[in-house]
Amino acid sequence: MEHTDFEMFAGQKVAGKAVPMLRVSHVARQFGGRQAVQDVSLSVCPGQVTCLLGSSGCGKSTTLRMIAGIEQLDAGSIHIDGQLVADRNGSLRPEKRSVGMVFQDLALFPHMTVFDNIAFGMARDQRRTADVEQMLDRVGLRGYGAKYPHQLSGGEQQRIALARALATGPKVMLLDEPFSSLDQRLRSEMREFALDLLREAGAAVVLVTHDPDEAMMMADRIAIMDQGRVLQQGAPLDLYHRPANLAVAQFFSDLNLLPGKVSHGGVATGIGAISAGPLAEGTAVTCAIRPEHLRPARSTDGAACAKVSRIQKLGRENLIELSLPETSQKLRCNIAGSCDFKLGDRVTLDYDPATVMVFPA
Ligand SMILES: Nc1ncnc2c1ncn2[C@@H]1O[C@H](COP(=O)(O)OP(=O)(O)OP(=O)(O)O)[C@@H](O)[C@H]1O
Repeated sequence: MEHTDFEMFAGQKVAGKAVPMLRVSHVARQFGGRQAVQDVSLSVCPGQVTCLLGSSGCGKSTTLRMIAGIEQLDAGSIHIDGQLVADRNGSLRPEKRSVGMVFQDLALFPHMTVFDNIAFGMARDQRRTADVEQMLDRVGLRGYGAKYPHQLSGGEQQRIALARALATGPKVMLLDEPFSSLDQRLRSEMREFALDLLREAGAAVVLVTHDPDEAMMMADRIAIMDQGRVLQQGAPLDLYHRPANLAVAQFFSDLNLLPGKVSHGGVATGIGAISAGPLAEGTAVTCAIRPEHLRPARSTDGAACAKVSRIQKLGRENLIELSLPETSQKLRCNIAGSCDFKLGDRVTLDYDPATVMVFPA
């Protein structure tokens, strides 16, 4: 494909409002007649992190590659800092977009020293020792310049990859599953480290992940993708508490699902009547409640509604499985801290009605 430079469009500043550094509008991409990305739109402000969250093959990396300039667009447009950098007619070269990238395999050059790896992305006339040293300082690896990548731990290589991507002062940073090869402890340490570094750098960040915990921890906004489309996007807690549909709700945790039908404004379920909100009379629905929102208590007066059928004590939390007598349906509860339930205990169930989500079936 032919690469063309687009003319600059002045980014309009709106008084008192953050202006997006990255604007992705209705982009689409297909491969061999199969739509990999359809009608995806995102806006990311400087210093903000947006996570593309979704299962394998849903189009996250393709979206990221289109922003990077290494994948063509079939439709839509991408603007960085007010400048049109790609649409279906052309695409500005990756190195001219002010974009930094960190991928899962990090792609450090094994035959180059740490110093040269960091300096590689910088324009020749900007390759000053002091600037590279400063980047090493920023990622906590002062004095590592003469080492080679194979002499570094996984976490140190990760820091160098971040330093290399940030060395050119990019307006947009793209990260594709950058922490997935690290063990769990190092992963959470690196997430915090990267978040502080990226916020300090002030770039607009797009992070691809299939890990909901990572998205919840790192994102200012999450866009949940499925089959090439964005199902819903918003602040992490909004998506968690107010998912638009069952598919979005299921991304964040296991759910206890209770089928029913709206009758007199409510739904009769094995755990009691649940308000149907605005759903019409007769609508078939699925009521969903997260395991951490169910609160079982040992029944003292025989008014039990469930029986403890399995207990797994994991230290920090306990997974309790309950069996509903009438339907034999199983429900899962997560209980933090200590827990003195025994198998066969008869329990009552309490929950905040606001935590029950009701979706048309
Ligand atoms: N260059 C390509 N040629 C053909 N098909 C492709 C190409 N790149 C991606 N695809 C297909 O497009 C779809 C989306 O792929 P993509 O890599 O964007 O998904 P993803 O959500 O990032 O997945 P993962 O989490 O596994 O990396 C998949 O079905 C994939 O097989």
